[in-house]
Amino acid sequence: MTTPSSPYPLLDSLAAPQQIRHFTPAQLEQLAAEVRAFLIASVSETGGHFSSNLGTVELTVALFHHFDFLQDRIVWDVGHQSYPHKILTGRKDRFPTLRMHNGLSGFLKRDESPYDHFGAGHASTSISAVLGMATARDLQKQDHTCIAVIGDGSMTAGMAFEALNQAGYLETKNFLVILNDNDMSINPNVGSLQGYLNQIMSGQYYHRWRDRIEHAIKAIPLEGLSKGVAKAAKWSEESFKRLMVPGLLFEDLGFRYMGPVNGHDVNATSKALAEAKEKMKDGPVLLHVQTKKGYGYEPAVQDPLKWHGVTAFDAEAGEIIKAASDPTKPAPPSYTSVFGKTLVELAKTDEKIVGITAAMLDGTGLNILQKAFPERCFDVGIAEQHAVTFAAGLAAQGMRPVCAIYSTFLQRGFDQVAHDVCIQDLPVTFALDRAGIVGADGPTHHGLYDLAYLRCLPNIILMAPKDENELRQMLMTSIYCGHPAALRYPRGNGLGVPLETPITALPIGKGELLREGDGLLLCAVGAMVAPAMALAESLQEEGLSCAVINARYIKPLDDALIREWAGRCKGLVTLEEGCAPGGFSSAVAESLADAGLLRPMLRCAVPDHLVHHGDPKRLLEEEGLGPKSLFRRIQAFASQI
Ligand SMILES: Cc1ncc(C[n+]2csc(CCOP(=O)(O)OP(=O)(O)O)c2C)c(N)n1
Ligand SMILES: CC(=O)[C@@H](O)[C@H](O)COP(=O)(O)O
Ligand SMILES: [Mg+2]
Repeated sequence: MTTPSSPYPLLDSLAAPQQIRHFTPAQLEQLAAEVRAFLIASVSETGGHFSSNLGTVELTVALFHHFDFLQDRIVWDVGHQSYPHKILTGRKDRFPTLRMHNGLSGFLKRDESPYDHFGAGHASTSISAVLGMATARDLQKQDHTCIAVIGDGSMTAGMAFEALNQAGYLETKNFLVILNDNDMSINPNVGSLQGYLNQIMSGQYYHRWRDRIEHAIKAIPLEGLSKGVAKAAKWSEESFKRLMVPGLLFEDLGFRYMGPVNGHDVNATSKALAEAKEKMKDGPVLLHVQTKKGYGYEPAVQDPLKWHGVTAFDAEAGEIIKAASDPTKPAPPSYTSVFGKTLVELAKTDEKIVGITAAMLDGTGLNILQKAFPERCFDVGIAEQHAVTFAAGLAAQGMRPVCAIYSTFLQRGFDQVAHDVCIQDLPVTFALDRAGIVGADGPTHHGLYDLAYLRCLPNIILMAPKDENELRQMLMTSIYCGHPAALRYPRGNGLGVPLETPITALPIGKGELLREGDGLLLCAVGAMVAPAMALAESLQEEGLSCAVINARYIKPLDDALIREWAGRCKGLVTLEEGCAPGGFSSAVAESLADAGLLRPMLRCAVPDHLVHHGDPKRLLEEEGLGPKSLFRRIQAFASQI
């Protein structure tokens, strides 16, 4: 419905995205301007991914001008730049709920809209998924178009090239890959591919001549020429092509390369899509679109890293609104920053220590190492698998690599952890940030599975610190234990405990008894240790005496300590911020079962189901892991045994 006072008259009058197919060039421009204005106003209220979305406004509008995505298929890689797609597909009014409990997801979701053909959150899956869709289409004799939109950062992953490799070979028709090149990942993009793309960007002059020269070369009659002259002519054809044709890398992989096109000129982009539509009738096309992260909002253009993902902000002033804090009590440091600073501290006295990140330099805190020791800090791009095996190679030659990867993203490198690191017992440290429930990013990003998927591997030492001081000790322990080791810690701030210097290593496989008691044993790990101590205090007030163990190690588990105190108590409660199947509680149950000491047991962990997006505290309560629900559950358990 059009409201006369609406700042978005055209957008508000849109009953269905199919109407955009009939828009005039002026209307396309107006629609893009309104989508951008809405995006800024709305994300400034809710927070969310921001700079990437400002970069895809015109591209999205142009795509809807040419395609009907109820028939045609589109996958936005990662999905963090898909807000314009959501706005144009009937979800504008739900934006005030973005990334909130029961609200709109920050990524694409198949159950959120018929326009979301494939869910994501992790990078570099789009080309594979869309190639699968195009192949299904061909096998089912359908004729719609299949499109993957992938950023230059996401294009650095091996998986993207695995898909290009197959698509070029299959010569899949009506299959379009749009490379959305803004010369940025979250941090500046890295690697020789980015250098190559930049060369293409600067080669526009040659590109104008491309078709003419190609045509002229093709006109050279090779038939009547002697063998030597024909060979020379062929050679010069190739050389000319290499000189003149941008995107030859993609052409050599079997794609028709088109571009680069200015992705902020909606009508130029629309024209390029019209051409691509024709060309993809003969085989796969890659359209290279040049965009700017943050386009249309100057503070984000100036600092796209800061504005990649934001909390609410003052749109006028260009200032991100900070959460209110108590000026007399400074906020504790984040686990991430304690990790980054500790690594530098250790690296100062040991030049064999190196850090590796897969495109999450600031997110993991490795930016601190990069500033201090740039030659010992490696950003390998969105390439977790490679990061792990690269670390294994370093370790095999006597270095002490620390792979800093979010818990959820290490899933991508599972075989490399198993095959390249653990089976060879190589001393690689995995620093797994964002372990547990992360909040607004939702199911693709919660770090819930690491304990289960790492615990089964041979040789690995697996630990979780109860606070930021223990993180320092565990980092040192990992680096010098001589085996593969992983420590996992949560998103956000530590507890504000004092940081001991010098850092000391911990004895391997030893937990600590924090409190004695004979009613229940609360056996906790990582972020659940502090809540377990608080619970023991409250339960004591109710007359229930609880012993508390900080397990520290998930592997090797401190069997002796746990068995002893389980035996002294009437029942046992395990507490972890991870999935119940196969996690810490399974390790404890196995240990007790192996010794024939199984006790009545309450496993407080995330049950075997999806945890959606929203406020982490509320999600924890819903999963039975918040203080209120834990108190109730443990009381009920105690009353039954
Ligand atoms: C497997 C995986 N690793 C890391 C990330 C974190 N991540 C999300 S977006 C992003 C940058 C993507 O860059 P690009 O594809 O160029 O998109 P842009 O942000 O520039 O729009 C990264 C590293 C992820 N989502 N998935
Ligand atoms: C889309 C993506 O994967 C990242 O942008 C992620 O949202 C970052 O999460 P943090 O805010 O926890 O670093
Ligand atoms: Mg990019």
